[in-house]
Amino acid sequence: MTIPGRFMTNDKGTFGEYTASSRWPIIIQNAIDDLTEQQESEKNNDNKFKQGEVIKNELKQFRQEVINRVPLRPFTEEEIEVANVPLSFNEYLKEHPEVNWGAVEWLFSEVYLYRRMNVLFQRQSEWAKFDIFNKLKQSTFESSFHGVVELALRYENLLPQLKEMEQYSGSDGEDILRILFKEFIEISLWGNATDLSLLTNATLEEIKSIQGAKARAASESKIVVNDTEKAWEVLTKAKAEANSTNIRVDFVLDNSGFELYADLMLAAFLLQSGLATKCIFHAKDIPYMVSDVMLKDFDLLIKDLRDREFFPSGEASTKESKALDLFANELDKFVSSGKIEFREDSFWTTELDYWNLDAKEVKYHGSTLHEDLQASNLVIFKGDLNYRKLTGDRKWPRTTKWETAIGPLSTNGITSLSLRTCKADVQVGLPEGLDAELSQEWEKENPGRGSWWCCSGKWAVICFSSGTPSKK
Ligand SMILES: O=P(O)(O)OC[C@@]1(O)O[C@H](CO)[C@@H](O)[C@@H]1O
Ligand SMILES: [Mg+2]
Ligand SMILES: [Mn+2]
Repeated sequence: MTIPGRFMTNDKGTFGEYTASSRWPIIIQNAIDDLTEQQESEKNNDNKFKQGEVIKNELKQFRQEVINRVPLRPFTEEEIEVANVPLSFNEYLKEHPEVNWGAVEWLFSEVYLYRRMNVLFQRQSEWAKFDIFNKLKQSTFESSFHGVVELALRYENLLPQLKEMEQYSGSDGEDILRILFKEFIEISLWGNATDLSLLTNATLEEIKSIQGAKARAASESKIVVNDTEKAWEVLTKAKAEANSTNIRVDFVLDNSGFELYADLMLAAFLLQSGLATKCIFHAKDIPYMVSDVMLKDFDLLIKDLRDREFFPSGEASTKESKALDLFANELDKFVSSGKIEFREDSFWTTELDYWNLDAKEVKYHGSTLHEDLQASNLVIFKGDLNYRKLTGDRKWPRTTKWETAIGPLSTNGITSLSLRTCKADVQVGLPEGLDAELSQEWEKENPGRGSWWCCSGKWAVICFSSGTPSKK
């Protein structure tokens, strides 16, 4: 099959065109507003205030460039030097000198946009390490208080149940573990705690019950490709193999706040149930895509869990406060014992798609990461942007097979699982007829936008690759 081109910002009627023309100016304006607010809160620092004014004017100018659809310019030597900008961006622009904001690959231009914004802050000594999206990340996490407490209580309730599991005869215990695995996968997938049986103090029997199954069927109905079972088999097989001392699960992260919290819950469940012995989290090295996780966001999350102002769970003695403290302590223990590890790498914030997670990419850490991820039993890629990079954000027919769309990743030794809420035009792996069916459904409420059902965040896909050539 010929490899199709990537989605462009001038593809008429696409979500990418809409994002470039209307959402990016808003994102930059929000950054200007948050910068102004930050300046107000530090008015006494005159030097910082002045530097903030410089950044603000440059952001306003940059926003105008995007609106006016000027050509995308290469980074200057000074910018590359000061902000440690990977040379991949300028190499791309050398090969595509004609691109402007109104006619450029969506993936490149979106990643380039966040890099351009970051350079403006890195060039000012008082703002070099400032995360312009921090306020938004924190306020969003703060507003998810009830879901955070619900999951903490559920986790506390689950611990003795996992211990009790040992007494269940083989298959019975495994059945319950499999159900819990699927529920934690779904909580991580959706980045919220909608799953019913986990929200009540369900006993293991109730989870196994028909009612629990009905609740799960409802939440699973929006997952249009579901390879969870294949990931379950990989981990239970590793767990069963007596000599498998290490079972490593990697998370290529998406958003901070509740999504990261849900990812940590999934990791804690895997570690407590023996389905993993080590979880490695891959974070971004600069502020990126507004809400994506940086190393400091993990530290902030643990601090927030213990902060009674941030999460008003009452006195330390309330069951809610105790559950939040318990999970924060669990995370500290996992980190100090090396069971959870956090890393960052500049590869994740280059424009390179994940076909570059391969031995052939030797300039921007693609091959180093590829080498390291060989040692993982399962690499979980979270979210929509990671899915776009796995599939190259290309205009594949929507029935294209997963292993075709992810190119070298389907055979170069990385066992992967993409947990994606659908929020962009690229969509593959669908059975014949499903795209037409969902487009028709979406069209009813969104005339002329039927195909945007896969940009709405209302549906999701869970896609597995063994990373080895499929047996013919
Ligand atoms: O990776 P996430 O956080 O799931 O979603 C990120 C994202 O979907 O947001 C934009 C559309 O709203 C896209 O440009 C980008 O792919
Ligand atoms: Mg996401
Ligand atoms: Mn994201």
